[in-house]
Amino acid sequence: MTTKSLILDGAQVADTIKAQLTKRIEQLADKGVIPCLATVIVGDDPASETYVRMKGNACKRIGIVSRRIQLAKDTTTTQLLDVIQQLNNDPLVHGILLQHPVPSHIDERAAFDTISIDKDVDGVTTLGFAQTAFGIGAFPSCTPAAIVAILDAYNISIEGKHAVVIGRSPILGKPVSLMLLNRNATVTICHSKTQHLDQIVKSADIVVAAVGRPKFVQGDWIKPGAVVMDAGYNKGNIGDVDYDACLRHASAITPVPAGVGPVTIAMLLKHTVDAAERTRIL
Ligand SMILES: NC(=O)C1=CN([C@@H]2O[C@H](COP(=O)(O)OP(=O)(O)OC[C@H]3O[C@@H](n4cnc5c(N)ncnc54)[C@H](OP(=O)(O)O)[C@@H]3O)[C@@H](O)[C@H]2O)C=CC1
Ligand SMILES: Nc1nc(=O)c2c([nH]1)NC[C@@H]1CN(c3ccc(C(=O)N[C@@H](CCC(=O)O)C(=O)O)cc3)C=[N+]21
Repeated sequence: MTTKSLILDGAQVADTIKAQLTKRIEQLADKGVIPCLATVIVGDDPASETYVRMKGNACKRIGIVSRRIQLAKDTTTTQLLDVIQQLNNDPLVHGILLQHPVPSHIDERAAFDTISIDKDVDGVTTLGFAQTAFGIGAFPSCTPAAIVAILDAYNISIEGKHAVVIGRSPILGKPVSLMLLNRNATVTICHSKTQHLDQIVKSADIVVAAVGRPKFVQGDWIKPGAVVMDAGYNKGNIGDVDYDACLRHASAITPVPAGVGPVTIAMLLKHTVDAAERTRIL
């Protein structure tokens, strides 16, 4: 069956979010505050380099200061925690993003949890995650927030829908599942031990692919009319969804590139501006 499907334009959603930030950044400037995002990157993984550069450029274009802290790949957990603590104590820094993944000898959870909750613009701390789970406070992780923002931008209703999330990572699969649950979806979370994945996905009204495997989600897994959100970002700019095949069944789908990715960055900028507005005592 072939249905005409809507391409969810993440670049456009990102532009709308960023346009709304420009005014707020000007108002902060009038008060002498320039929002500042510190990005910490450990090691020299070329993919991480690219993401961090894209984030830095996006900040610059909109008037957010981006401070990049590059640490050697043999940095110890203690050294990393010290760097994060210094950023916590720096009043000029409003948001801290520790680029995932860090080298395996580092205790990533300890590093994430050192980030002050007020500066946790990527929802990576245990407390930030718990707040996301409860649907209160703080900043949810940027990619989950982006997925929900795209659905909202296109008025795609979440309530009562069966959302199937493939992936349960701490900054993507798990938080997006909880956010969809908080929006009254019925949520099924799948992972590498899930059986009959194709059949479960076939029952989804909304599919979120967060697997980290190129073209993993097959066209014939998609129920006609389902909405497909592809969070994947694999080498060569390839999503976790077999786009051409899924396009034939879905009512709406995010492409890669120009789908979830640009909105993730827009959410990061938004959270940084939110944090800058909150920390200022007027
Ligand atoms: N656009 C953006 O802003 C972002 C994109 N990404 C992209 O999203 C994708 C996922 O990232 P991330 O969550 O960090 O990845 P992780 O590798 O941390 O998690 C992958 C998840 O997929 C599950 N999985 C792996 N293989 C299978 C399988 N065969 N069947 C079912 N489930 C499976 C794993 O299950 P298990 O838990 O059992 O191991 C795990 O829960 C990647 O492509 C990444 O590049 C990530 C962050 C931001
Ligand atoms: N703590 C943490 N938070 C993250 O959010 C995080 C992370 N670690 N580690 C790595 C992944 C990856 N990620 C992307 C963000 C934007 C694009 C993006 O903008 N992509 C463009 C492509 C731009 C291009 O390559 O030309 C697009 O999809 O159109 C992609 C990937 C965030 N991540």
